[in-house]
Order: sequence, then C-alpha cells, then structure tokens
Amino acid sequence: MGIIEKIKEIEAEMARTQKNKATEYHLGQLKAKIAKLRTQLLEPPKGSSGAGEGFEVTKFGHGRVALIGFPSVGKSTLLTLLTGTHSEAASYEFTTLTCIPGIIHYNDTKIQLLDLPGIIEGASEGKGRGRQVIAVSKSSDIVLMVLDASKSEGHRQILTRELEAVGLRLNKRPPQIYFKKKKTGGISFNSTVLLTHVDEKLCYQILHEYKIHNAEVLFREDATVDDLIDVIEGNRKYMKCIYVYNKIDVIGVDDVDKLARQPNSVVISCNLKLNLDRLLAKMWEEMGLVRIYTKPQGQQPDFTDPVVLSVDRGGCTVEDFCNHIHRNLVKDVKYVLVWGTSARHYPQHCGLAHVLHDEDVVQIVKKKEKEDGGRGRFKSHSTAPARISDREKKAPLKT
Ligand SMILES: Nc1nc2c(ncn2[C@@H]2O[C@H](COP(=O)(O)OP(=O)(O)OP(=O)(O)O)[C@@H](O)[C@H]2O)c(=O)[nH]1
Ligand SMILES: [K+]
Ligand SMILES: [Mg+2]
Repeated sequence: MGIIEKIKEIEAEMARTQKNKATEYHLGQLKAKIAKLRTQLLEPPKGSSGAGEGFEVTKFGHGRVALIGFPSVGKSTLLTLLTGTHSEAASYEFTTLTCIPGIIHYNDTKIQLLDLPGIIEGASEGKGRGRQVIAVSKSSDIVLMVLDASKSEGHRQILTRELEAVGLRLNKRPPQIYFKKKKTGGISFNSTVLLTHVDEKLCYQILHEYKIHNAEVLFREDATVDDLIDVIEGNRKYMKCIYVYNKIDVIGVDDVDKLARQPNSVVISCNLKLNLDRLLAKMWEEMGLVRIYTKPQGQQPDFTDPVVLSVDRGGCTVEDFCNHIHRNLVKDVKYVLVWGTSARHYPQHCGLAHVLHDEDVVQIVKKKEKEDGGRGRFKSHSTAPARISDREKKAPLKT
C-alpha cells in the first residue's frame, strides 16, 4: 500500500471514530501516524535535487513573495501588473506551468514576486505540480493566496488545508511548547498553565508513536495535540499569508465589503487596477523589512540605497546592521549614532544590541585605529557615496 492510501485509510478511520473522552487517545495517535506519513511524503524522490525543472529560480532582492492559488484566479495577470515582467495569462486553466519571477520596486527595496502554476485539491499529495509549487512557497518569505472573489469561499479553506498538510502554517506563531529529546531519564511532562486538550497520558502516547522514550516537555500554553505533533515533527514553516480576492469587478459591492473585512485580506481587481496600492502596502508591512540609511561622518546620509534588514529573518539590531555591511565590522565598532524613531534623542549613542527601526539613520563610530597614531580621531564607515536627498535638504542632520 502506498503512503497516500495509508493516509486515506487513517483519515477514514478518524472520520468513523466518534470524538469523546474515551477515544481521544486513539484519535491523537492516529493524528501522529498521519503526520509521520505526510513527512515521508514530503521527502524528495530518490535521485532528485532541488525544486524541479522550471522551478529553480535564484533568490533576488530583499524578500521573496509567492503567488498561490487555484487555476485562473489571475495570478499571472497580477504578476504582470505589479512587476512589468510578462507572464502569460489566459481564460483557460493551467496557463502557467513553471515558476515565473518578477521584481517589485517598492520603498527603495526590491521584492521578488513569483508566479506559479495553479494548484488544486490534492496538491499536497503530488497532484498537478503541487509538490513543486509547495517547495517554492516554502522558500518564500510570505505567501499571497490569490482567490477569485466570485467563486466559493470554500477555496480558501481547501488551499489552507493543502498547505497545512505539507507543514505550512499560515498566520500562526509556533506553539509555546518546549520540547527536548534526551538520551536517558524517561519523559518529564510539565506545564505552566491549565491544560484542557492534552494530558500526560496523551503526550506519552504521541511520543511513543514517535518512539521517543526520553524527553523534556513543557507546555507554556493550553496547546492541542496538533500543536504537540508540530513541535515534535519540528519541520513546520510559519509564514504570513495575505488573502488576495481578485476580480471584485464582477461581484456586488456588498460582497466586496464582506470580503474586505476579513482578517489579512485585500480585495483587488486586476482588470480595473483597483486597490493594487493597498495590496503593495499590506505586503510591505507583512514582510517586516527595515531600511537603514548610512551616514558617513561629516557628510549627509545616503537616502538612495538603504541597508535592508528583516525583523523575521536575521533581526534588526545594530549588530545585524554591521554584519550586513561586513562580517568583520562588528569588532571595530565603538558605538553608533542613531537618528530616527528608535532613538530617544538625536543622535543617540547606541551599542550593538540596540534595535533599529525602519528609516533610521546610522553612523558608525569605530574604535581607535592604529594609523590614527593614537591621536584619538575616530574613523567612520560609509557604505555608499553620500548624496543629499530632498528629504535631507528639508531636515539636515548634524554631527
Ligand atoms: N473579471 C476579471 N477577470 C480577470 C481579472 N484578473 C484576471 N482576470 C482574467 O482571469 C483569467 C485568468 O487569468 P490568469 O492571470 O491567467 O490566471 P492564473 O491564476 O495565472 O491562471 P493559471 O496560470 O492557469 O493558474 C484571464 O482571462 C484574465 O483576463 C480581474 O480582475 N477581473
Ligand atoms: K489561466
Ligand atoms: Mg498563470
């Protein structure tokens, strides 16, 4: 029996089983069995490497965004509109068969947008190009789930289920469960809160299913069995997702209003170019990018070419900023001067741990260098030639 048949069989058994106190252990165990099989399913077939032909696109820019959706919802039309890169669009399904990258220029940054083939129910089990599409989605920083506003609301749930089945968790944070495998000592099970979904026995059973007999488990929230399985599997990817309802030109204004009020959703029309600026702003916001402008000592800041950090990837402390410029820079830094919303006063002297905000201006003050002859003149670091921008002319910074 293949893996997919095994999953189907267990799913059928779960559907047959009534949910109550007596069956909860058994159901938990079945969930763990399915999770294990799905992980097996995700292992790339022997002899294959990477995402597959037509899907190996090099990362570019300050972030990567994937367009995911059923066929013919308007993904390619949207890519062409936002990036200027042409991706074939047509009224028939599966027009797009590979991954097509484009670049969005927004707020002095470059975002790589990826158009992908439509995915369908069963994608997680390899239907259509599901496997490749999912691999590319996992490599991106956020997902835009493109939906046809005139079609059933159920599509959003089906797609979410498909992505969950392959370990993607949309708009969720990792469960607050500490889990560590040990060599000896048995299982220690503790919690800091009252648990209503999982008890010690159920936890043991799940761990047993994974053949784990020595481990430390600490629940820091009232988590579920699914959360526990996610933590044990350890391969889940937590991603932000924006639900993009396209084609609002073909539905009534009341329906548009309803869709627009859902969390994490943006309504657009590619045909009428409606609300695309709102979509870009929301995308930018969700990516958590932080632009830092460098100011060489005695010169004006360069407002054309920011160092771009990310809250979610790599962090945005002064240290992260220095490492971004040069990997050996940190040890030469004495302190930095910061202007912007992260500073309490201008300029603020900050250490490596200081957390920078979007649009901060930073000047690096280095430790005394040998060639100074000990006369105490600090050298400052510049990443790019300074130019005086319009913004700068209005509010000159003094040092
Ligand atoms: N009414 C309306 N039609 C649209 C809109 N955006 C795209 N379409 C049409 O929807 C159809 C499908 O568009 P595509 O961009 O090919 O959709 P896709 O999601 O890339 O499709 P696949 O690559 O096949 O998965 C085309 O006929 C588009 O002209 C819109 O805002 N309103
Ligand atoms: K199409
Ligand atoms: Mg397409």
